[in-house]
Amino acid sequence: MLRDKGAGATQVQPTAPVPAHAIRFATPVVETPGILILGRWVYRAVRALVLAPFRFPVVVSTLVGSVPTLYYLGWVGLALGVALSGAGLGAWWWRWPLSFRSLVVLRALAAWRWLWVYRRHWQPVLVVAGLAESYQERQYLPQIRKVTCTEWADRVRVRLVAGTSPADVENRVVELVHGFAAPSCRVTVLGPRDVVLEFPRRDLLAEPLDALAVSDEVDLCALPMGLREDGQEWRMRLHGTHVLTVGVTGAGKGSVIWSAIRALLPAVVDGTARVWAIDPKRMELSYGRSLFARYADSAESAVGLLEAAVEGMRERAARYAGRQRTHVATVTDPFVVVVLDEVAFLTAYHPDRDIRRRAENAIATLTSQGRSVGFCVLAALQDPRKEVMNLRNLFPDKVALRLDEASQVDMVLGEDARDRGANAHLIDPDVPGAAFVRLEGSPIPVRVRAAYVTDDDIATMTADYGAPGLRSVPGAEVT
Ligand SMILES: Nc1ncnc2c1ncn2[C@@H]1O[C@H](COP(=O)(O)OP(=O)(O)OP(=O)(O)O)[C@@H](O)[C@H]1O
Repeated sequence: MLRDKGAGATQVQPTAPVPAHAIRFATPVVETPGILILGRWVYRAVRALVLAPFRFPVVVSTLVGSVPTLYYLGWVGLALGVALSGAGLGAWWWRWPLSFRSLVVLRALAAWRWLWVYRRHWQPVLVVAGLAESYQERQYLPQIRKVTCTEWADRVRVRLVAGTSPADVENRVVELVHGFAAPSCRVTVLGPRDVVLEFPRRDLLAEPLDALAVSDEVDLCALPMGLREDGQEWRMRLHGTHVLTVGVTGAGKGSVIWSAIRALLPAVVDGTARVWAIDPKRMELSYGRSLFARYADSAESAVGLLEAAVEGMRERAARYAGRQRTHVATVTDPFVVVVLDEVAFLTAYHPDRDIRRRAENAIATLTSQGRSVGFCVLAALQDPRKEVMNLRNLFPDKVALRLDEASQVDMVLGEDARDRGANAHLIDPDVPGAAFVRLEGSPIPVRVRAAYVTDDDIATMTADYGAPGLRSVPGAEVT
């Protein structure tokens, strides 16, 4: 079956000797007649010629146009034709740069990358990576079907060898990343034996991002947080959801929390949003204390704050019952974000059992009932294991910063996240703030990097938007 071209495998010559056996049963060697080999070469050449105009339309049409030009008009005519074509391409680029980029530049780049990177290195990289399959002493490789380029990545569509599964490729992404000198690799399954390997050409997230400018227009469903790996802005929803940010110490949880608070500031000042902060470490949030309507840094006050949020949520739910099904942020009913740094301090590490129980109850109630009445919990956590945080499934949205172990990726982002390329455990420690998230409406995790809000930025934020602004808002209380 594997000899059949339709099986989708490229056959390669064995490169290593077969290990010795005591008794070896070998299939008899039958010499192929020369005429058959010749026939096959001719067939391949004819097929390549017939398919060439479809596979390389620009190259073929250029060649086909050049030959009669050279024949009838000579070298001067050909040079004139080349100059005119160049001018036409220049005019296209000048007048319609976007279509020129997608139809000419990216296609030419894809052809070059196919030839120079993937076609050239495919066999050695895949064999060494362990993706070559052996059958009857022959090796078979997954086959490149097509290479396309987007602005930021190469997408290599691959037909797998019959009998293998996408998981075999997913387990070798590290080898592929190094083999093709790419910053990362994501595997997307399109269908049976049909997968796409996405290799970014350069890492747009390698450099730290300065804190983003504060926009007067606050969209609570799309707060600007940083950059996505495809170069677009990373926006995060807070209204109507709860967000759990998980990462080892130093992974950059603070930058996610502060980027969200920063994006909310105009709404905080006009009174349509409030931030209630719980800061058990007294290091992360205390610096911007005057931005918060409520602040707690001890276990007792933190639980009190959470229970007050539950109370506020219930009061709102009782008022809305039978009258209103969704929350609209107003000065009388502001959107409340409960920022909870190191949530495990309250739910797992605190020695007082009663504190742990009360905190867990309050967080569970807020996360299960709060979103439709305008309460959101934005929590940070270092260790996502169930023993530490058994409420993580109550957070619909999660941000996976650098994690300790591969198994934690699926705990945070959901079952198939690692299979889909969310290698949060492989995030470089020198790139804090980098994370994987699932964007709304897409099952594929996306790599992002949060903007870094420095201490100076926080000082400026408190000076510009701090307590005086809050005090002008009815009901704001700085404790
Ligand atoms: N988005 C970012 N871009 C660049 N550097 C960052 C970013 N986020 C954090 N850093 C750097 O990493 C350091 C650690 O970040 P941060 O304190 O936010 O980590 P953390 O996950 O909150 O750690 P911990 O749990 O120990 O508080 C910061 O002092 C800063 O130098």
